[in-house]
Amino acid sequence: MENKFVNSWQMEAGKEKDVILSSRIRLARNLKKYKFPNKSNDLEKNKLIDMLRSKLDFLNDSGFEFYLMSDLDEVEREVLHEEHLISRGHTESTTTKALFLNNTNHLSIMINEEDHLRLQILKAGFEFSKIWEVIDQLDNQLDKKLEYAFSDKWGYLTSCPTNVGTAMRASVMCHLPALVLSGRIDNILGAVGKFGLTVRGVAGEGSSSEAELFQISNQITLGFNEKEIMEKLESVIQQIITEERKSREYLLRNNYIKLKDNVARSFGILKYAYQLEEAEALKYLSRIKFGQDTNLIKENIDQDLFSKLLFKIKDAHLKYNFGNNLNQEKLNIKRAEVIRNILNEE
Ligand SMILES: Nc1ncnc2c1ncn2[C@@H]1O[C@H](COP(=O)(O)OP(=O)(O)OP(=O)(O)O)[C@@H](O)[C@H]1O
Repeated sequence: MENKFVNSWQMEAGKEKDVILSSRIRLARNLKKYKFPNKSNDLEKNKLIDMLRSKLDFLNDSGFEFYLMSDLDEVEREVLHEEHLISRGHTESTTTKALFLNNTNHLSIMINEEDHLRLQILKAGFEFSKIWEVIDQLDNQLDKKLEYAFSDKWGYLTSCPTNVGTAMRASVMCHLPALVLSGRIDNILGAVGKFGLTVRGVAGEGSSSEAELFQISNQITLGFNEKEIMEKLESVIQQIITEERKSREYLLRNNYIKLKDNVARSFGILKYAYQLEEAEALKYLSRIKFGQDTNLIKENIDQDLFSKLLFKIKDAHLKYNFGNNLNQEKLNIKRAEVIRNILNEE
């Protein structure tokens, strides 16, 4: 069954993809004359949705589909979340939330999340300038149709004061297995705060890391413009890429057999296991990606295996593809089967 919510953005090519899985920019926008979502009631929120749906109908001609979150079933909402196209919060209290989604350009606009509008764009690899152009253009189109809450002194006004100013979060999802294995990760990531950046888990604020993936984004939104914030982020990320690659070389020189053993065992487990929990599968897939990026794996495995399976083996994707009624045990069995089938095809 084709899943219209499966975007596949992570499978595309992108710069520095051995370390930077993806780049994201999101802009928070609110409207003058409407109470902010943390102050408005359900009726007011729904009126805002109706107004936006009609004022922004031109989006339908540029590849966007409109969805009321309450019209989607739980699995569809979870799939969107697993694809990083909507936040966890947007899967909940769905009667007051809506979404514009453009699968081709990997753009989404969440309505009534923390702010009236949250525009976001995703792209595989390390690619801020490209995605900034696209989201900036979308923002300008919306600005022409709507009256944004904007102060000459403070910039864009947002529900949470930490976003006031540019109201932009630019982030990368980094794959840092060598920094984890060499024990340098806490030092390196601990230092990013000094540059006005923050480290988050895979599913955003409050989540933990999985598959040795870490999200790094700007903490500061005030006092700098968008380009300056992205330049700062890019220069720190460039250094993290260099450190990760140095650690890879160091580990290969000094711990070759141990690493090869670790990667080969991960491959063996994924190739032959009959039951896999999500976290376990992601951990081994991460090691296979590491093995491929460092040429430790000689087997002929699809170079994009990690990107291809990263979302596909998650619970909601499995339920969407193989049946809503799968319980946890059956999900674990299905997950192992999906991976086994791919690895044994090679
Ligand atoms: N570079 C990235 N690649 C893929 N997904 C990302 C990336 N950065 C963030 N995400 C996803 O975006 C979602 C929201 O992340 P997060 O909570 O950090 O930001 P936010 O909601 O925009 O910010 P705020 O805390 O200011 O409301 C999460 O699901 C997270 O996984």
